[in-house]
Amino acid sequence: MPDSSRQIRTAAVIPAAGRGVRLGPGAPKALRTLGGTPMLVHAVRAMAASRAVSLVVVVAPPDGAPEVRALLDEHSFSRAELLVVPGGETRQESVRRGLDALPDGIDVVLVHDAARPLVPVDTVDAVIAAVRAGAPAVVPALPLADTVKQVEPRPRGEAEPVTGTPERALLRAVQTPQGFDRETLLKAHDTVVEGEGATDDAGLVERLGAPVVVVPGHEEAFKVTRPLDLVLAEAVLARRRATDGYV
Ligand SMILES: Nc1ccn([C@@H]2O[C@H](COP(=O)(O)OP(=O)(O)OP(=O)(O)O)[C@@H](O)[C@H]2O)c(=O)n1
Ligand SMILES: C[C@](O)(CO)[C@H](O)COP(=O)(O)O
Repeated sequence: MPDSSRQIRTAAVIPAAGRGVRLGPGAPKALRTLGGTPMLVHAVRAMAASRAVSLVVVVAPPDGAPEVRALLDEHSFSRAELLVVPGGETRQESVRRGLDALPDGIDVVLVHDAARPLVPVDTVDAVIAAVRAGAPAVVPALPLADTVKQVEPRPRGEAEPVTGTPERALLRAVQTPQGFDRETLLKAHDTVVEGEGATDDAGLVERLGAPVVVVPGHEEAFKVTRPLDLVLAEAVLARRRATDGYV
């Protein structure tokens, strides 16, 4: 019989090993600053802000783990314990390395992009609550504002023929943190081969045939991908600092 008195423990894995090519030249994206503080520090704070998160595993650029550890040691993150491990060539590989570092006793795993530094704690908690309620995989997502076209890809600069218009009401733009029952996520990473087109962890779980559910995301959980995203992130942060006492 399962021991219902046992505490469910939640860890967050933060892949932060990407270069940030689309953001332009500079330091690895996670280490670039937002309001004077590295994006990664904001992302770790966002996870540690949830009372449910007891461990944060940061996946650093492959040759930068000691520097990232030193950087994080300069900041405080409430109660959460911190681990830093080196990442890999792809996001999937980096997440895998984070999962490998999880200790026994963790039942729920969040995977959160360092590139989404401003996700509100309510969104984090909603994802955790849905996993704890029994969903093996949970993604926060928003309806789309733009109409989406499917095209036949052509080389850059050439007009691309439209092959369809998916029904927008059925589409969602997916964010992080994505939350998982630990065993389900490990099985997905063990089973799905890199390069099979999954651009997020929930996509790996879908390939297992396991159910994935969506909960409401948040506009401020957007990903800093291109230079304009950084302008928006600075504005959101400045507003929070002025109104909420955010650091
Ligand atoms: N080898 C990689 C590639 C990406 N990531 C992480 O995955 C998250 C989402 O990726 P994305 O925004 O695409 O970041 P980059 O890969 O850095 O961006 P780009 O594709 O523009 O280089 C980021 O926090 C990034 O650091 C990672 O840990 N390891
Ligand atoms: C995981 C993700 O942020 C969900 O939207 C996204 O799929 C990452 O994609 P990227 O191409 O690595 O930015």
